[in-house]
Amino acid sequence: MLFGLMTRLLAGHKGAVAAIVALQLVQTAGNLLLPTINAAIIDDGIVAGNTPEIFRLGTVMVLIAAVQASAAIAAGYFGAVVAMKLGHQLRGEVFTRIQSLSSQEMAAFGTQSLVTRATNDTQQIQSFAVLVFTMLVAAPVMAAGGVLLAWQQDMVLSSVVMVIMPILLLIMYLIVRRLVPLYRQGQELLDRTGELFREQIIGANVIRAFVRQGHETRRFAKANSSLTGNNLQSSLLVAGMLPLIMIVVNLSSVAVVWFGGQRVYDGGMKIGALTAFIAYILQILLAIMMAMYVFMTAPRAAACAERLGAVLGAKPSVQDHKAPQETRQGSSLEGGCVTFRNVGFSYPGAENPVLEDISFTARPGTTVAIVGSTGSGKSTLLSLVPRFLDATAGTISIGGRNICSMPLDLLRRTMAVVPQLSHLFSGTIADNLRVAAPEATERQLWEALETAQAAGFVRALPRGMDTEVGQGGTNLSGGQRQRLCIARALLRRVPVYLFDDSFSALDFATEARVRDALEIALEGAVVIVVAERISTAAGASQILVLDDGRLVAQGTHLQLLETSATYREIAESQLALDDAP
Ligand SMILES: Nc1ncnc2c1ncn2[C@@H]1O[C@H](COP(=O)(O)OP(=O)(O)OP(=O)(O)O)[C@@H](O)[C@H]1O
Repeated sequence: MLFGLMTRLLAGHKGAVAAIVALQLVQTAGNLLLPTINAAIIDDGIVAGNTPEIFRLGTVMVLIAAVQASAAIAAGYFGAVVAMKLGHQLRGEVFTRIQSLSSQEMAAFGTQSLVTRATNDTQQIQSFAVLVFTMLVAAPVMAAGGVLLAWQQDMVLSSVVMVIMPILLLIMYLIVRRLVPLYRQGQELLDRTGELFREQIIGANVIRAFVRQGHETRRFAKANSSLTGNNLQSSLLVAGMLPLIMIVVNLSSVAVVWFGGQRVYDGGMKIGALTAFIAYILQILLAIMMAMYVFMTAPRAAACAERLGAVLGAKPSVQDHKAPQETRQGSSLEGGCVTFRNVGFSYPGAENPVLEDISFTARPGTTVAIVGSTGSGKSTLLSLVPRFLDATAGTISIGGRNICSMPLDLLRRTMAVVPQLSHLFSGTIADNLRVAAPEATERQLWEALETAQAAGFVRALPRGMDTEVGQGGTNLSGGQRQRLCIARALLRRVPVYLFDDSFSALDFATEARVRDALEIALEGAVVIVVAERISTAAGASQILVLDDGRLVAQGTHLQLLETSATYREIAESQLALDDAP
């Protein structure tokens, strides 16, 4: 997975990668040449008493060192640039994929896991790329070149290399094998800890209200300890590796000096060759350590690549039927009806459908209200219209056209949605309103606010429309947030408006004023409203009564009071509540 991901991401940077490889080869060749020249200075210059040769070879060494240093700096620079671009591209791809997922797939991954994958996991891949560019070509070339040149200096002494290489490779294999599952588990534990943080920050007041701080602290401590334990295990493995390698390196240096000294003493080897040999042994060991470092980091990057692969490979359940030439023709559906024909919906893996056999037509210039008990499927029904979810049975059409055959852009441009949870973004009130219509003038913004009965409180704010809204709109009341969301939707002049229980935080008088204003503002459009209160639904041209996912009755308020026991029950329970002292 990691290899596949890296090769795919690097496909667009072939030139830069080739330059990095070439520069690393130059750098490594310089490293390998220097000990041989150094040996020649000792044997042919110092031992032979030839001063001009010392100057000549010394100059060559300085030149090689300068080229080698320049190549190393350039390779490091290009490596960092390509790795950063790779991280940038990967984050962009993950972001785009997450945008295309429906709420079902997002729920399956979990919000926090998606955040960790898009940030921490991509960062791990980016860091791994830096390492690869710095070491992956240099290490094998240095090791292979070192072995060859050491062999060339003294064949007998090279047997030391043959003994230490397999030992080092075995140590590397044993450590990496243990690290892979530890790193994978580590990323999952990081998700879990992040999720707990998120829950406890968002639900801080609930935790305080129910005096659950002790319980939550223990819950967090448990997750924190698991993460620490996991990180400690992997860190200990990595930390333990270095002394192990140093033992092998020091023992092999001692063996080389011991046996090499004997060979120099016996006249089988020159003193310069022995110094070169020691330098090559150290280079071989350095190369192996570099490779080990890459292989130790690889398991974590592999675990991250697997997690990113799962996101990038996730098939959005809502597929877009792209037809670019159509995407700007949102108004072509103006005046069309929204029609449900035998529509059903089931969540994947659920035993029973949430909606079954729903048929109705919402005509332009009319309001359709959907009522029903909690969990009867009202929000699910509404989310089928903009295709936040796709119906699993039947068809939905707008203006006679099946919504599944329309490009999503075109479909969603035909409607404005006020969601059940009033979501606002960080930025000013004006910024939030312009989410719906970026080109809207100040006058249009105030008109929308007036209709949503929000102009009064916005005007009363010290900075008016330029007031900063905290993320999620936390510095506003529930009713204020809800009215801003209504105003936002009104800024779009579209044929279809969907309100998902969008008046629940308003008092009766404000709701009545909003409804009256909407009636004028949305004249001629199809309006579908999920209503918890009978008062919200009573004025609608058509009321749909849902019970356990089935459409059990439809008609006007007066008709339903006569014909539908379910509707009467809901109406009577609310009237009883309203009359209660
Ligand atoms: N992601 C999901 N996976 C599985 N089941 C779900 C999911 N979301 C909702 N449901 C189920 O679908 C049913 C209908 O939910 P829905 O939110 O449409 O009801 P509702 O009538 O709008 O309720 P309310 O009035 O409380 O908002 C519920 O029984 C709920 O448990």
